[in-house]
Amino acid sequence: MIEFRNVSKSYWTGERRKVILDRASFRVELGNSLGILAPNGTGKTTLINMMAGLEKPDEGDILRRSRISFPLGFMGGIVGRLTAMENARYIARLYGKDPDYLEAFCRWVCGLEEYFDMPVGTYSAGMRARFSFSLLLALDFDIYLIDEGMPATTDAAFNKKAGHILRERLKTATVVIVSHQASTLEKFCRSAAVLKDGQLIMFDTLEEAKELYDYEAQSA
Ligand SMILES: Nc1ncnc2c1ncn2[C@@H]1O[C@H](COP(=O)(O)OP(=O)(O)OP(=O)(O)O)[C@@H](O)[C@H]1O
Repeated sequence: MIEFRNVSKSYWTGERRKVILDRASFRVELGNSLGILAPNGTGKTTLINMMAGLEKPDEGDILRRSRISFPLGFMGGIVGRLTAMENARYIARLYGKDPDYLEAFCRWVCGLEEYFDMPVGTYSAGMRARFSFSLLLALDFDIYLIDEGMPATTDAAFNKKAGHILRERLKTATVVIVSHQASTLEKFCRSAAVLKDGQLIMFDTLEEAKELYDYEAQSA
């Protein structure tokens, strides 16, 4: 479970205050995968980073009572001068996992072949995305956090393999996805929310959330 209690977050742009959340309260329950719809630049990444504990709220409390993933695509903690093999084994130790298992799993999922034994700092954006996704899948979480703005990979074979593993995982785990378009959420989420005027407005179905989101887009 993730609970936001009266959480406020804003940034000073130099000219005005950009409000992301304004005393917002909501919960993400285990077993209820949630899609959050918000236009570009309104705070999707900030929201997912706060759920992950990477960013602090200005005010209010964020309670985390489950194993919550880092956001998909997050590369913090991965050391560029180390190989994927070395990074995978190091991260296994941080999470109390068997390094042999983590290395073998990531090696198989990301399919980087000999590049797996080269420094991650030399990888292309797509290769880094594959490695980061494989790490996320190798670790067990109750709630997976996905930001549509993550670095994506266009490798079809990888996307098929990783997508299949993620769907299997989500039979027992929960996902939170932030996106600016409903079609991204349809595959994984039933309930949805819209980020609007500093509040997260929750709906039981994606259809209902889409209605408000589309209405707002038309009247904008
Ligand atoms: N550290 C920061 N300092 C100042 N402003 C910031 C900071 N981080 C984000 N912002 C601003 O807050 C707003 C929301 O940023 P955020 O990246 O969370 O939005 P987003 O919805 O994920 O955007 P996109 O869809 O373009 O990825 C933007 O206007 C951004 O410029």
